[in-house]
Amino acid sequence: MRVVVPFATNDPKTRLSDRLSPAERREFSRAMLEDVLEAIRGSGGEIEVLATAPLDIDAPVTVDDRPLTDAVNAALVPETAVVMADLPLITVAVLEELFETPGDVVLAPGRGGGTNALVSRQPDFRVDYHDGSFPKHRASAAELGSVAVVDSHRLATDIDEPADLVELLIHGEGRATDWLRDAGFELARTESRLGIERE
Ligand SMILES: Nc1nc2c(ncn2[C@@H]2O[C@H](COP(=O)(O)OP(=O)(O)OP(=O)(O)O)[C@@H](O)[C@H]2O)c(=O)[nH]1
Ligand SMILES: C[C@H](OP(=O)(O)O)C(=O)O
Repeated sequence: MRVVVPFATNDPKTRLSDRLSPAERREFSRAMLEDVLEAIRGSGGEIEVLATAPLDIDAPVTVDDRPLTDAVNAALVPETAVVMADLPLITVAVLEELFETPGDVVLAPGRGGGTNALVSRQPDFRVDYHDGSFPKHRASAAELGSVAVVDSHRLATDIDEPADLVELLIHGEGRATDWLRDAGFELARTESRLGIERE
C-alpha cells in the first residue's frame, strides 16, 4: 500500500505552544514522525512523506507547500493511504487493520472530529481537512461508494493538545514518548483523571 504521510516541517504543533518552545515542537513532531514511519515500514507500506519544506529523513519526501487539503488531494490516486504524522501510538497491527479493511473509502477518525488516517480506493474521493473533517469525509465518501470506519484508540489519538500528551505517557513506547520524558514530562494525578506535570 502506498502511504502518504503529511508533515508540517517548519512551525508544527502550535497548539502545544504553551508547553513547548518552537524548537521543542520541531523536535517532538520529528520524533512522532519517526515513530509513524517505523510502524508503516513494519506494515510493508510504501512511504511518501508529504512535507511543507525539505526534510532530511530516511524516507522518500515530496515537498508541497500548498495547504494540507490541496497537497493531499494532489497526491491522492486510488489505493493510497493517508496517515498523519502525529500518531505516535500507532503499531504495525493497527496499520494492517486499516489497510486490510474493505471499502471504497476507509476512515479512521481522530478525537474531536478529525480524520487521522484513511484509505481511498475511489478515484473521485477528495479530502477536506480541518473543521471536523471526519463527518465531512464520511458523507462525501458515502455518495461515491462504500465507507468503512476503523475504530481504534491508537489511530484516534493524534497529539494536538496538552491533554493528548497524557495518552502518550500512558501508552507510548517509542521515540516521541522518550523525547517527552527526556524533556521532563511525567504523569501527574489531577482530580480524577491523570494529567501531566513538567519538572
Ligand atoms: N503537507 C502538509 N502537512 C501538514 C500541513 N498542516 C499540517 N500538516 C500535517 O498534518 C497532520 C495533522 O496536522 P494538524 O494537527 O492539523 O496540524 P499541526 O500543524 O501538526 O498542529 P497545529 O499547528 O497545532 O494545528 C500532521 O501530520 C501535520 O504534520 C500542511 O499544510 N501541509
Ligand atoms: C488535519 C485535521 O487534523 P486535526 O486538526 O483534527 O488534528 C483533520 O483531521 O481534519
